[in-house]
Amino acid sequence: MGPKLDEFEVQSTIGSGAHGTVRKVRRQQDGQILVWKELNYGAMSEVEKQGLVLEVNLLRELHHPNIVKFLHHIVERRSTTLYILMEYCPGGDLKHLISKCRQTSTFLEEGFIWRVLKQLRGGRIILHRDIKPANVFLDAEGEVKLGDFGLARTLNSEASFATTFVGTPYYMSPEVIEGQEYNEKSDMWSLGCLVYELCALHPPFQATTHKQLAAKIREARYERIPIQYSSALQEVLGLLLTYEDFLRPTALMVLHHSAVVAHTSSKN
Ligand SMILES: CNC(=O)c1c(C)[nH]c(/C=C2\C(=O)Nc3ccc(Cl)cc32)c1C
Repeated sequence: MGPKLDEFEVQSTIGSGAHGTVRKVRRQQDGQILVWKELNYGAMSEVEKQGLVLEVNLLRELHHPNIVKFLHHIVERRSTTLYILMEYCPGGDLKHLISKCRQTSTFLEEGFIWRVLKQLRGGRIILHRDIKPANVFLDAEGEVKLGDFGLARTLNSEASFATTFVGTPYYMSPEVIEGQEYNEKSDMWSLGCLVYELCALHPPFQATTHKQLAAKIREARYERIPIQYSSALQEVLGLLLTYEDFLRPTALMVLHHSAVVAHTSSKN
């Protein structure tokens, strides 16, 4: 028998976005701190609801040290709300970390950036499709965790169309812009954009309109990362931000790249 809503006490709202609200909650039985993500399925068709059930079942089976742990789900039919209970990551998300660096004019340690690159290296069991700083979290040990898996696909329905395509697609890969199928190498491009932004504190491709952004991504030309970062890091970024998806490295190639091996320890 799964947990009930009244076994939890909401402590605060820690995030809200296109795909629902994230709240920090305390399990009253043992005081454990978790988060739950609230998704309203009221406007979904039966097919979309079945898709959501499949995605939740997939999340339940997804066990990886660098993916936020899915713990339980609770359905509240009265308010047509699905609650997804997941592990709490006290380090917060990389979006807030980057904005804090910008506000204090500080840069992130290169060693931390190599660890993010190694721990995330995309292209895993399933495609994430939405690798961005707001979807990457740090746990109590500073381990990197990818969150918000997959549900984006189900929520790409008309019911939530208006809320799905929010924000500027800074990390969209050239092949996706050209209307080709999203694939593992598209995640590797997004990973390159994320690592670049950790270095430069802004994305590699920026523009004021989607049209101009698409043109810059198609050009695939970007400034070198700040000079205090090594040429080895710049070189790995160059591989990830390669225009042709078939020329980009796979996740495994990144993991075994000599620079990644040299700059990270076997533990992380
Ligand atoms: C400023 N950010 C925060 O305070 C923050 C903290 C401490 N944790 C989070 C978010 C999550 C968190 O702690 N665990 C999560 C699991 C899945 C998802 Cl989609 C989000 C989270 C956030 C946004």
